[in-house]
Formats: sequence, C-alpha cells, structure tokens
Amino acid sequence: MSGTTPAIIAENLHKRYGGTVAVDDVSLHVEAGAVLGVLGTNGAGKTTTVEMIAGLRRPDRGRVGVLGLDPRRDRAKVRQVLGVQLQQAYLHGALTVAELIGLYRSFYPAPRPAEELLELVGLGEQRAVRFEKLSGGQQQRLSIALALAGRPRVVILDELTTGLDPRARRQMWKTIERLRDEDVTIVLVSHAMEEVERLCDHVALLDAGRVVAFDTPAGLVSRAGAENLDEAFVALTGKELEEAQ
Ligand SMILES: Nc1ncnc2c1ncn2[C@@H]1O[C@H](COP(=O)(O)OP(=O)(O)OP(=O)(O)O)[C@@H](O)[C@H]1O
Repeated sequence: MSGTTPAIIAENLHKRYGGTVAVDDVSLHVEAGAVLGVLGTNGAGKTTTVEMIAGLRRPDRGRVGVLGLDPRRDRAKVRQVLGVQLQQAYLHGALTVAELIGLYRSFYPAPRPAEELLELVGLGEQRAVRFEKLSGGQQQRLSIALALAGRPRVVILDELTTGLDPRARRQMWKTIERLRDEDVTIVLVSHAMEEVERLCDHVALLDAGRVVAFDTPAGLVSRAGAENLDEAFVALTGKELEEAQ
C-alpha cells in the first residue's frame, strides 16, 4: 500500500431520479491500494454511487476525483487508469471472447496479455465462443476481464460474483487478491458478506442513499456488538440483507 493518498475522493454526492433520491450526500475516500466494499440493501444507491465515481452518471451535486482526475471532465485520461465492470454488459453478441478481448486491449498502450486475461477469469476454453453463446456467469467473467484489459490502477466492480457458481466465485476472489497484491485500488459492490470479509479493507454501508457506517469489516462487527458481518448489517440498517445468490 502506498500510504494515505486517496485514489478515489467522492464528496457530498447527490443524485435524484425524478422524485426518488437515490444518493443523498455520500462522501467516500479510498486510499491507493485499498479495497473498499460497498454494501447495502437493494435500492440503497450503490450502483448510482459507483456510476458517479466512474463518470458514467453526472451527480446533481458533489465532486469526484479518481487519481486526481475528474472522471467526467478528464474522460479520456480516466479511461486509461480506471476499469469498470457494471451489472449489465452491453457487448456485441456476434463477437467471440478472443475478439472482444482483442478489441478492448487495442484501446490501451500497454494492455495485459490476452492469455493472462483469459486465465484471470477462467475463460481459456471459451476463447472462440461468441458472446451471445456464453452463459450468464461466463458473460459476467468476460466483462471483468475487459475491465482489467488496460492494467487499470483503479477498478470498480459492481456485483463481482453475483450469480457465479462457487468455483467461479473463488476464482474471482483470487483475481481480486492478485490485483490487491499489485496495489490496484478496488471498489467492490457486493451482497456477499463472506466476500466482503475476505477481500475488503473497509466497508461503506449504504442505506436509503446515505453512508450509515464506514469501517473495517471487523470494526463494523464490533461497533454493532454483533457476532459477524451479517448481524452487523442488520443491526446497523435495521434490514435483512437479501442475499442475491
Ligand atoms: N435510471 C433510473 N431511473 C430512475 N430511478 C432509478 C434509476 N436507477 C436507479 N433508480 C432508483 O434509485 C435508487 C437507487 O438505485 P441503485 O441502483 O443505485 O441502488 P443499488 O443499491 O445499486 O440497488 P441493487 O442492489 O438493487 O442493485 C432506487 O430506488 C432505484 O429504483
């Protein structure tokens, strides 16, 4: 880890969709090389928050900095340092895994080798398969590989392992651990407590568009006087977490 320089700064983010306040004054700092877990019930504002950090959605108010860049104003520069895997991948169905990886690699001056990307997400055997023929879990894994194609220094993963089978899930965890060893800064939206406990240095707990707690996973548990992160979640939000898998 490289000390206390925040790689991501989000300050006082607000976002409203019509009459719905999706994000209500969210501030987050993520240190370079740290892994932040974003937890919350359905509709808590997690995706909207990370989309604003990625520059994919304009905040109504507030400020975002990613490695000192503004993701909307410095779009081209940010694309070179930020990898994003969102919940829905919009990819050309007729292209094969290898073609999509080749396409994404072409966007970057020093991309990760194609073989390494395939290995990171376990899609070596599917390289000649068209995107539209992949299973949902394989499509998801491909979108993670594409997010990593440019050796990003910051990665945003929205529901990394939701819907993946246990083997694929463990493989993704290993991939995150490898990125963490490379000092990549990671924001991980998750519904899986085991994943958050294993991978995340800090957790931001969102509820109804607000950060209701920010701490280490162990800190959240002890602050809530709970036995584990599941219990802490319920104690701090008053809600059960609907396990998405
Ligand atoms: N494009 C949109 N138009 C209108 N309302 C939206 C839109 N996107 C999200 N919302 C609403 O904003 C709120 C926050 O949604 P968001 O997707 O950010 O939550 P989330 O925590 O990521 O939820 P989930 O766990 O279900 O993915 C919800 O009430 C949702 O219905």
